[in-house]
Amino acid sequence: MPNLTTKRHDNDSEVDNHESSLGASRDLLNNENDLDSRGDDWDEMRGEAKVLDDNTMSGFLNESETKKLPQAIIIGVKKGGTRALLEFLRLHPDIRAVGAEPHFFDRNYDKGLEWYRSPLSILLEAPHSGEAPAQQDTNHNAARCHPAAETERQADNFFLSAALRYLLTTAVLLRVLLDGELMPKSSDGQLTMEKTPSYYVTKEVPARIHTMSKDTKLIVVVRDPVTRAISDYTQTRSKKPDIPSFESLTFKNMSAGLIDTTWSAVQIGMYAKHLERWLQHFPSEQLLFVSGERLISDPAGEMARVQDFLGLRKVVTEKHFHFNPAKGFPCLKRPEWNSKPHCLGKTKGRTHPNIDPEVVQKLRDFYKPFNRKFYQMTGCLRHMNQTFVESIMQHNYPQSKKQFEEFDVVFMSIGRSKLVDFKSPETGFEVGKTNKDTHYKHLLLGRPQLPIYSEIHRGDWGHRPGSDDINEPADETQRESHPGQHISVAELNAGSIVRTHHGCDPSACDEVILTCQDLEDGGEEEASALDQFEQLKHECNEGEEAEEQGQDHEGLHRLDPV
Ligand SMILES: Nc1ncnc2c1ncn2[C@@H]1O[C@H](COP(=O)(O)OS(=O)(=O)O)[C@@H](OP(=O)(O)O)[C@H]1O
Repeated sequence: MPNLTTKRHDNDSEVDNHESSLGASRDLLNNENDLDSRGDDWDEMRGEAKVLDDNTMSGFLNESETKKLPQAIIIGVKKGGTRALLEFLRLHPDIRAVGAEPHFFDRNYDKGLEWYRSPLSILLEAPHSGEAPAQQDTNHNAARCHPAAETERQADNFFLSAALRYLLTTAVLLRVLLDGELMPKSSDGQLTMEKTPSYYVTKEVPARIHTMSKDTKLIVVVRDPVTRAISDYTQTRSKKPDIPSFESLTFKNMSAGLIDTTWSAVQIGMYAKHLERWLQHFPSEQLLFVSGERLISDPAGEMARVQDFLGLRKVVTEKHFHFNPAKGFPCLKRPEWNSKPHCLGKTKGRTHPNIDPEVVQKLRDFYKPFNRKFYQMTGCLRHMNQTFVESIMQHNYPQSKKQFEEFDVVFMSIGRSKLVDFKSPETGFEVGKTNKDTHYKHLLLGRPQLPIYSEIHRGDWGHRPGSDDINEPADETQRESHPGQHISVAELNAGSIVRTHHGCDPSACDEVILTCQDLEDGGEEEASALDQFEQLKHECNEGEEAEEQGQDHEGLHRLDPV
């Protein structure tokens, strides 16, 4: 049920976390704004109305619901498209999401989980005892609660005390509402969610979320890191027009071409580095990577993946999206309301400045190994050349070394094949053959330094553990109990990472990340998920001037080296 507020909530990551992001950060240019996080509503294009926020107010309307800690969190990345994703998700009846960015795990952790779940309950309980509420040992809460308790103890006049308490309660209630620090109420079948993009790069956060619940589902919206960095910079510049140029901030030493990896705009895009920390605490299955590009080009497709990951019915579909050419982005429809589409506000989809192409190229080169590592870790092949992907899907493999060299990633599917014709890493490329054509399905090998992705089917031929003969088939029992055995074969031979959707013996393949779908089971979906990075439509939308709407932000932090 829509509420009747015109509340502005979160200014999505307009402010970086300059304390906790990857250790203490140093401000480059006096980032005075750490107030954070009020942000976009879905503005109607002509700005005459706001989309109303069901989630926050409904927390006060339905007594049968309870406040829960989030079971799923959008943890990043800043400027990836996190607001769009959250707003898309909020269309789902089984999702209750905090509109604002709570920044609990990076900035407010010392306030305790109960504050995170329900700051209001703490407030209402505290004054009676005159003690600080459980886990409320911070200055922040002391400032909120102790004066009230003090006042109550000292007041002779009951009414004065009650009035003060009422006023304080109301003030904090308002504050909580405005800050958006309130977990929405949800019923049993509903998922509680929040998004705070700085979590992804804040080193303490994975362990903290794990402590809250090891089952938390984590969603990361990733975007081409160069575009992301420019977006980050654009946001900062919209508030501080006098900041140095993107080009000069990018380099530690411009003439030497040395990229400054302590600049947060650069560092956040080193996705693999940050991911390593998350994988120390969570299995990869609990992380979903959403493509920021596809969230724009195919929001319904990306939402299908997200709903699937969250175990939700596919409620949010094509009919909820309408591409707005003026905005350059998909906007949101509520078909059941027959409403006009609503778009994100003006802080989303700013016009990016033109950046020296040489600098852009240097950054692209800089990110290449990080991207590659990231793809290896996630098993997501979005940067693959689409033609190549299609050719794989049709089993028309590249036939020459030259063709292979054009690709960053080689897909290898062992299927019923064996790796019998692998040549030495130096000789490079061979389209695999097998000594038993009947078993040959498809096999590609690439340069050993390339990540090689593989679909490996339990029950196929593979390496018998302990044997050097890769042609020796594993027997049924071994196949079942050692599903990772094929992986070690591939690694042995190609020195590469492979992936599988099946289980995996961690001792045999500790580098293997199990995330993606089976090509054969979900061929089409997988193929469409393998898009090359797309140029964002809005970047071509030259006519639009970025407008600053008085929102806080920064983005010029220097972060500790990773
Ligand atoms: N539907 C829709 N409408 C508007 N904008 C969209 C949409 N989908 C994705 N995006 C992209 O989201 C980018 C902002 O990312 P975030 O929401 O993660 O930013 S923030 O970190 O919360 O500040 C924002 O980046 P910029 O274009 O650089 O402003 C958009 O490109």
